[in-house]
Amino acid sequence: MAQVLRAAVAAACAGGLLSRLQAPVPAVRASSASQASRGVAGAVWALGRLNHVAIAVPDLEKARAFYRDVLGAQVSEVSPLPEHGVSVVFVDLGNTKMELLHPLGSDSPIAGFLQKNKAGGMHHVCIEVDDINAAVTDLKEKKIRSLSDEAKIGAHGKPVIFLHPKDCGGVLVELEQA
Ligand SMILES: C[C@@H](C(=O)O)C(=O)SCCNC(=O)CCNC(=O)[C@H](O)C(C)(C)COP(=O)(O)OP(=O)(O)OC[C@H]1O[C@@H](n2cnc3c(N)ncnc32)[C@H](O)[C@@H]1OP(=O)(O)O
Repeated sequence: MAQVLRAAVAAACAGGLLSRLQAPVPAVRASSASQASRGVAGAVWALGRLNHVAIAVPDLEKARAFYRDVLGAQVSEVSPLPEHGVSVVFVDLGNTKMELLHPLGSDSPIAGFLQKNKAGGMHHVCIEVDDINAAVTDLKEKKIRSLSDEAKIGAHGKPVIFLHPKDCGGVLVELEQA
């Protein structure tokens, strides 16, 4: 896919088509895919789709009711995930999801965030990757800190790992095995 995009962009650039059409989206996509595929030796991986955007909320039932009753979205039941220290509700948006997060237990990783942001707010983005182990190995080499030694099973039953927000432009990034 990345090769096809790169070839299309190269052909368009050669003919001056890209600048005439002012179509930056394919160029950006090709650039991020090719960056990922240039990982260290043995660590070839690529980003996939946006899986979800997570919002930390002080009142999970109230937030769930807002998305369901006011915005008319399809929402899941509340799922407690004790191994992650959160309860979650997924809001289905068709092309992606929102994940409403509320602390669970006395040692929740989102407790500090909600103390600082009492009304709640955007907590992390989750992007799929085609090979999470290759991604983790490659990112370690690039000095991007992971927040656990290895991937854990996330809300969708697939391996996930979080990257430190200070190494990702101030955004907490979750990678999920596609
Ligand atoms: C179920 C699963 C799934 O979807 O599959 C989930 O969602 S689990 C979702 C919950 N699990 C996780 O979030 C796991 C990964 N998260 C963590 O390990 C933690 O939340 C940290 C990201 C390390 C933050 O922990 P904590 O707030 O206790 O530490 P801290 O106050 O020292 O924060 C260190 C610095 O990072 C900033 N910081 C903290 N949380 C942030 C966030 N969500 N986005 C951007 N920056 C953030 C703080 O403001 C602070 O910056 P300053 O130093 O400038 O003030």
